[in-house]
Amino acid sequence: MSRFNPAPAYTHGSQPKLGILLINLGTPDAPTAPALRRYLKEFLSDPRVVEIPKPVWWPILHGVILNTRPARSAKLYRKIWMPEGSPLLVYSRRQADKFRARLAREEAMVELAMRYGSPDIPAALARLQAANCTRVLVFPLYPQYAASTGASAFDAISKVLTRTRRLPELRMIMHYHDHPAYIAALAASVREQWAAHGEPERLLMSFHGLPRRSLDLGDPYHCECQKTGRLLAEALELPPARYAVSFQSRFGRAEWLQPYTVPTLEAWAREGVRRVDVVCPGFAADCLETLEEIAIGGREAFLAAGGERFRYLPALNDRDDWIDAMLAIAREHLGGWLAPPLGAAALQASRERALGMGAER
Ligand SMILES: C=CC1=C(C)c2cc3[nH]c(cc4nc(cc5[nH]c(cc1n2)c(C)c5CCC(=O)O)C(CCC(=O)O)=C4C)c(C)c3C=C
Ligand SMILES: [Fe+2]
Ligand SMILES: [Fe+2]
Repeated sequence: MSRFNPAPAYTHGSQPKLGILLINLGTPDAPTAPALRRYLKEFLSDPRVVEIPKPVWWPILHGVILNTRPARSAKLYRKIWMPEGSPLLVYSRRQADKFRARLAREEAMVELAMRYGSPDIPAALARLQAANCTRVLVFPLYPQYAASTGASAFDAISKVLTRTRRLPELRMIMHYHDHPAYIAALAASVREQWAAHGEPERLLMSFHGLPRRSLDLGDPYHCECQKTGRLLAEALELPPARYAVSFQSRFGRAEWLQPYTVPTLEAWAREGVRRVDVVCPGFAADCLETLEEIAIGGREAFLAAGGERFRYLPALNDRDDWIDAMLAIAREHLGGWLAPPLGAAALQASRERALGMGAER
């Protein structure tokens, strides 16, 4: 038996198509300890996420973490779970649906996959292949590149392709932390909140953290977060004294990127800052890390330290200007790919005309 998947039946006949694969991190299937255990096991076994040698990490993961963290994390997920499911998946689906609808005329097929959990990457790639997507653009929903996110998505795709006979043409977006349309959507989302509720004294821009070591080893993530922060501040005409960039979601005991978000909020409250807003520009969709850690935990910490008004500003989620930005970002990577034969509808119609079949559509 061959170790390669057979070339699918589409090889003869159907139109070649463009596929766009949106990828986000992934989330548990349910806010329960067993579901969290499955999710965390997959997530924390990824060598791109935890870069500790397996003989050292495995006993810690299987002996301690997977026996304690699932129940604790499940409790946190229960605080933010939506009737339709995990916020990360709910918002990512809405994004994908709107993005797909906007691309309908381009005849592109859009699939959503999660790096961990479901819907998974192998199944999404199989659906694209079965639909004869001979060209695939991979679009991770991480504006700032980190090895633990972007490169990990790439690893998961390559793993599937090592078993595939007929490879698609492949392109992958790695970062868009400074894309004008992304920055403009972020700025508009903040300005809308300010128009409705008033401006805070300070704005904290909180990004997911990484181990500090990743910066020393050359991961561009820290610098990309700083640049997003500066561009957003410029777009909002905020002077440096009125904003800061910070890092949240520390995991484990090692030093992570600093300054940390919650201690920054506490320090500001102690300094006498009464009103803060927090925005999380690195999260394209709201999730545990924004809704629980910041909107709930950040608020409690700031108020307990003497602050008076705390606002968490929602992620871009399925805002129309963000969907427009996604389209602009995707299109920049589609150079030459939107021309025929990928203008498939036009081509099919002309074929049908030529064959005297009449186009009913
Ligand atoms: C936005 C980019 C992200 C980076 C970079 C990132 C790195 C990273 N994360 C962990 C550990 C955990 N992260 C967890 C949740 C989580 N992380 C991101 C995004 C990034 N992570 C998101 C969007 C989420 C939320 C998922 C959801 O279901 O809503 C978790 C799980 C939750 C928990 O048990 O606390 C862990 C664990 C590491 C170690 C890391 C880089 C080294
Ligand atoms: Fe994370
Ligand atoms: Fe967290």
